[in-house]
Amino acid sequence: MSAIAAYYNDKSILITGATGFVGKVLMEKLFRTSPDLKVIYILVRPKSGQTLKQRVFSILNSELFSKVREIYPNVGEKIRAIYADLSKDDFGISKEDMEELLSCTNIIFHCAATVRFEDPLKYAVQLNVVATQKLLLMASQMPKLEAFIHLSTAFSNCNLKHIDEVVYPCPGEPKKIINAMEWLDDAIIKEITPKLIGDRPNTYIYSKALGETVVQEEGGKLNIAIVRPSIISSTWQEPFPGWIDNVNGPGELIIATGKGLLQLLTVGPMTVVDLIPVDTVANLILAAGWYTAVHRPKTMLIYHSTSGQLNPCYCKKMALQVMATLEKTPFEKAFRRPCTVFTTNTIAKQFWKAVSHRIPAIIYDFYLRLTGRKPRIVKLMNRTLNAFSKLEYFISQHWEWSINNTEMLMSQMSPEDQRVFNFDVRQLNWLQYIENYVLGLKKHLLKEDMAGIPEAKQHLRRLRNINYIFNTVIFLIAWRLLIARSQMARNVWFFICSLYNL
Ligand SMILES: CCCCCCCCCCCCCCCCCCCCCCCC(=O)SCCNC(=O)CCNC(=O)[C@H](O)C(C)(C)COP(=O)(O)OP(=O)(O)OC[C@H]1O[C@@H](n2cnc3c(N)ncnc32)[C@H](O)[C@@H]1OP(=O)(O)O
Ligand SMILES: NC(=O)C1=CN([C@@H]2O[C@H](COP(=O)(O)OP(=O)(O)OC[C@H]3O[C@@H](n4cnc5c(N)ncnc54)[C@H](OP(=O)(O)O)[C@@H]3O)[C@@H](O)[C@H]2O)C=CC1
Repeated sequence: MSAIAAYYNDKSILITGATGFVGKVLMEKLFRTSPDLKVIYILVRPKSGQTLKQRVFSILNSELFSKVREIYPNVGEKIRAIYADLSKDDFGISKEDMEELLSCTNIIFHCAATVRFEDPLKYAVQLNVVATQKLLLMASQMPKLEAFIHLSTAFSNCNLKHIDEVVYPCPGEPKKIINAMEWLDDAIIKEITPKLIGDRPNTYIYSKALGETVVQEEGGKLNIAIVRPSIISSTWQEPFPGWIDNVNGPGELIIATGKGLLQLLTVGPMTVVDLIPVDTVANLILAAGWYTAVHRPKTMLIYHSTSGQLNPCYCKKMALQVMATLEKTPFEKAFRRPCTVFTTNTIAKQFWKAVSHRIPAIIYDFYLRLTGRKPRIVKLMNRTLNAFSKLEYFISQHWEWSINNTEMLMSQMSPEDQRVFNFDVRQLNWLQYIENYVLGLKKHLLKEDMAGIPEAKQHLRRLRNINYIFNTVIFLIAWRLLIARSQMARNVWFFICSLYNL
């Protein structure tokens, strides 16, 4: 049997961010591989009108948990959802719940965070730094705690080109920053944010870097490890290929491409996009939890969960595979036919943004207005281009992450553990993976039925014909204007006509 799976049996595990992308996959894997675990405590807040119970119910009844439900129909009995809002003092956890957590927890997986790039700094610090600090304090009062695994991001030090498995100094001491966020006025914080974050691209990355410093400085005698994933994407293998339920990261760009909103990719041919499948991240987190608890390394280890060093995914190759998959299985109700221009030239980029993005959106909204419908494409286009400009940073540069600890961890695992908790990305076939990723976005996120593919293809054919007609009309108008104004154009026209005896 797998030693890692056996380790988690009979354990009480606390997960923050269990309702998020990574948290759900982590929980699913734990239930599938260690069905005899004692309990999983999850810190949840009510959201979108759903109570805690309803949120847990919808997760357990989702497709992601279909395998778990088969082997373990009463899985709900092993989840203890505890009300907690990590942005509040004491997280708002009741006294009884806190006592139970403190006395029973064996392992903590801290996945919760705000992952929006440009949240106000005060909120990003509150959630990604202060909440981490409070959780560490809670952890220090847990007599049975064996390991604390903190989820950070491989980009927390993206101001460097080569990133080692260490916590780097961050501009601003966390304590001072936390203090300043408490008493400074929101308007002043907004003004000084660019100065504070320095050469990090946004408040998210900066707050995650500060969070790491807090973990290092305030972890005390706890057994801690930090896992730093790069760009987390859909599942590779488990529980099935292509599962994804959010638009973060590349998902949004792929959807925008499939819907014909985005027709531009500003990358060089050899740019590497450091994707890492979410099930691989979950496996590494669980393996790190086991190693930290059982082997108790003397220093806090940092594990990079990245792909670029071992099996790089080239952006252009990926984009072509996205297009090939969209050709076979198009998304429904596209605004335009999917197509992409690759350019790294700034002027060309602006030109294509105007000509093949903004102008068609304005024309389409005009048409919607004329036909008595609500215009919406310009708004959608602006949102897409805005998101694209924020994500572009992460595909326009190259980073190298050391993976010594990750490789060491793999070498410490038995062949059975390496199979069950596989995070060896060398085995990953990117073309197959990207195809599943696109299909997963269509199925699980857009909720589009495969039966709708013929209609979607028909729709794209109509768009192609409209495009031909539109281009022909524009060409004829331009040509007519040219002939009216230029003798040379008239001569060329007569010459062509004489060739064809017109
Ligand atoms: C042949 C060629 C083929 C071409 C094919 C091309 C295919 C594409 C291939 C692409 C390959 C390259 C992919 C590379 C992608 C790089 C990804 C980089 C990811 C970096 C990872 C860094 C490490 C991390 O830890 S990140 C953690 C993950 N976090 C995120 O990804 C967050 C990203 N999103 C945001 O921060 C924000 O949403 C932002 C900045 C994009 C926009 O913020 P803003 O405040 O302006 O708007 P919002 O209030 O957030 O939203 C307004 C509106 O939009 C809805 N919405 C929110 N988020 C998204 C989203 N991600 N996508 C779509 N829509 C979104 C939101 O609900 C709001 O809707 P309303 O209706 O207005 O309420
Ligand atoms: N996605 C990615 O590409 C990457 C993510 N990471 C890191 O991985 C971790 C998980 O990210 P991911 O799963 O993608 O993020 P999600 O946004 O999907 O999940 C975030 C989780 O945090 C919870 N949370 C946020 N605010 C609060 C709050 N105030 N109180 C209680 N819970 C809260 C959310 O709960 P709720 O459902 O209630 O909102 C949700 O469960 C993060 O630490 C992130 O920094 C690192 C690298 C890349």
